[in-house]
Amino acid sequence: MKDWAIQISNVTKVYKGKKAVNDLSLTVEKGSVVALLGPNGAGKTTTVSMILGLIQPTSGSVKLLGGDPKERSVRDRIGAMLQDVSVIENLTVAETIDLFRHYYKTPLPLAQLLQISGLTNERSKMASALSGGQQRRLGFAMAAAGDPEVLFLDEPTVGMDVTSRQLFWDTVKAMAGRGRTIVLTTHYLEEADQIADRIVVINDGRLVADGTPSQIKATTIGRTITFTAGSSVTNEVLYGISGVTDAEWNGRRVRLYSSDTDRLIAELIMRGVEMKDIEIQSGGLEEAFRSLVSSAKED
Ligand SMILES: Nc1ncnc2c1ncn2[C@@H]1O[C@H](COP(=O)(O)OP(=O)(O)OP(=O)(O)O)[C@@H](O)[C@H]1O
Repeated sequence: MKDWAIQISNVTKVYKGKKAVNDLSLTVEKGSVVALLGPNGAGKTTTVSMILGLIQPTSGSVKLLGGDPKERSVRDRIGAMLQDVSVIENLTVAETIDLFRHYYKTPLPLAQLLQISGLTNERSKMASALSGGQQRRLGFAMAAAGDPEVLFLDEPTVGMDVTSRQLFWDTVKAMAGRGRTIVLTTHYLEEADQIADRIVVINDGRLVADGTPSQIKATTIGRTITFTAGSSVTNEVLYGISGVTDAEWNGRRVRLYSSDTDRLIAELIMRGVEMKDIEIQSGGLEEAFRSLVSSAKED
């Protein structure tokens, strides 16, 4: 039997008659790094808040580490970095982290928490005097204080500069390497691709795709072949070729869309389609994500 960190089944959350999360079922195996990916308002934060027991689902069930997320025995084993980090007035960075360390039985050492959050030089600063990005990093140190088995990161890198981001992801990867389960939310497929071993795409409160980053990319990245068409090439000819999903003309220059450009190019050559100056492009990740989310909307 698999060892589950998270099991949610048929979870729905209704706010003022609107479904923020709509019949979502999801299981997360211990030790995996899962990215919940989706646009603004997709339902990612609501999902995480339900898993954490911070809000109650309208219907459906949630299990965290096999138990009720509100139980102390479960809470002791999890850490969460939520979107709004609220700092306690009149405490320094080190004092704030220490306060959180004392909550747990086997906390990480203070020096290590300062180091992994990149706040060693800020340790004596008032927490309320930190910049937005630094406060996010403090939020991370607070979430990691108890060396949690499951770590939730809700849009963790917002406001972080490139260097902080890199340190942050390196730290998260190291935690994952020690068998920790990581659940993060992001708007960016690229970010999810770099860090996660599984991507769950959520849109309009529903799960629209679930797989490894390469599976998600393979099914969503649109590829195109562009060439200058000879006079015998018409729209009818092109649409008659299997694998062509769309053809866009610009003078005699034509762009063909296909999920398998390797096969299509072979087919075009085999059929003797007159082509000059051939280019093959693969769409970017963000473009792929947009198409995934918009096609889910059309459905
Ligand atoms: N407390 C609330 N009361 C009413 N509606 C809410 C509440 N919280 C969330 N919603 C609505 O539920 C939907 C999902 O919101 P949620 O914050 O979960 O999305 P998200 O994917 O986390 O978005 P973002 O990326 O912007 O954080 C949105 O339409 C939002 O307006």
